Amino acid sequence: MKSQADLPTLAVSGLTTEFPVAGGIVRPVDDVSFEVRRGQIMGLVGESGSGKSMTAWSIMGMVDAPGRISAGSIVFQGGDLRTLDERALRALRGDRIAMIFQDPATSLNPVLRIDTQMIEAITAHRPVGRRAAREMAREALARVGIASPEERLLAYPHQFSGGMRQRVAIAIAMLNRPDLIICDEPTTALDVTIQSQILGQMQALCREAGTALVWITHDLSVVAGFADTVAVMYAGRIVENGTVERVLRHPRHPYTHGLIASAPSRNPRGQPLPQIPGMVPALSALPDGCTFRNRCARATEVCRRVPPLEMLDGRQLRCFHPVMEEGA
Ligand SMILES: Nc1ncnc2c1ncn2[C@@H]1O[C@H](COP(=O)(O)OP(=O)(O)OP(=O)(O)O)[C@@H](O)[C@H]1O
Repeated sequence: MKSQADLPTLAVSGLTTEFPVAGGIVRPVDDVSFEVRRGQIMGLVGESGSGKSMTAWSIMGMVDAPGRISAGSIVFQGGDLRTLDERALRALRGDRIAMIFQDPATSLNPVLRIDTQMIEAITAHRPVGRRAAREMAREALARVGIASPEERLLAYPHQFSGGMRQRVAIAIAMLNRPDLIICDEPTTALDVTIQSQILGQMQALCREAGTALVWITHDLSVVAGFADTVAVMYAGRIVENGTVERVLRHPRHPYTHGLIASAPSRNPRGQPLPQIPGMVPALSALPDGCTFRNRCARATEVCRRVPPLEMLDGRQLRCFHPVMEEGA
């Protein structure tokens, strides 16, 4: 029998989220499965529109109607989040599960001072006095590189720059040493030095506190330097998933291969990737079968069927024609 310690912190299986659109439905998240374990960092990568954010919102139970999760399970520490009511979910969010959004305004209350928000976030979940909570808040701001944290605690969110607000949001997410943090491109607005400082902080938190981290990004260089595993997403589906070492050194999916060859960190967002012809198609205009097939030089008739996510060469892969050349 498996003990609690052997269980992944988060096991997502067959997750599918759909939205009604004129003439049918679209699935921004389509049969997505992955696991993240204690202390592990998973990078979730893909071009803009591939469904990374929607995967995060789905896990957090924050898909707005008329969107809905139509299939799958989201097992957090052994229990399926889909079976919890809104109240139970809310209790987990902000305590054992934290999310850092692309837009820090989503996480911060504009009418409350930073100290009020941080002290509340601490005292709501543990028996700590206000004075001790304030000291923890001050330390948390200092850890994300905010100068004069004592003074900054007295400020309101609008008195910070966008990048500073993002750092405050990250500090708040880390306050209660949660079991799971999902970050949606939180550092793209920050300069490179601050970004690597924050990445280092988050990595240390994961290792020390056993926090599992899902890091959503379009930047493969961040994943390469910082994550343990990487799941590559394309048009709602995970196409390749394994250790950073295997997937980034020896990509087997033609999409991963193209993504690495075109070094997206050097390309502006939303621009076509030089190594991959075309752009991610609109969800309402996806080809049937493998959704990458009309951009893929290796596609054949068989790709009109949906490739299953199967183990190949030590990683999960969804492709009928993997790139197998060594050193590729
Ligand atoms: N309310 C909605 N109705 C229909 N489709 C939607 C809705 N919200 C999002 N989508 C679609 O879901 C897809 C996935 O979007 P998502 O924001 O998850 O992608 P992403 O990979 O996070 O991109 P980015 O890096 O730009 O944030 C997009 O094609 C988007 O148009």
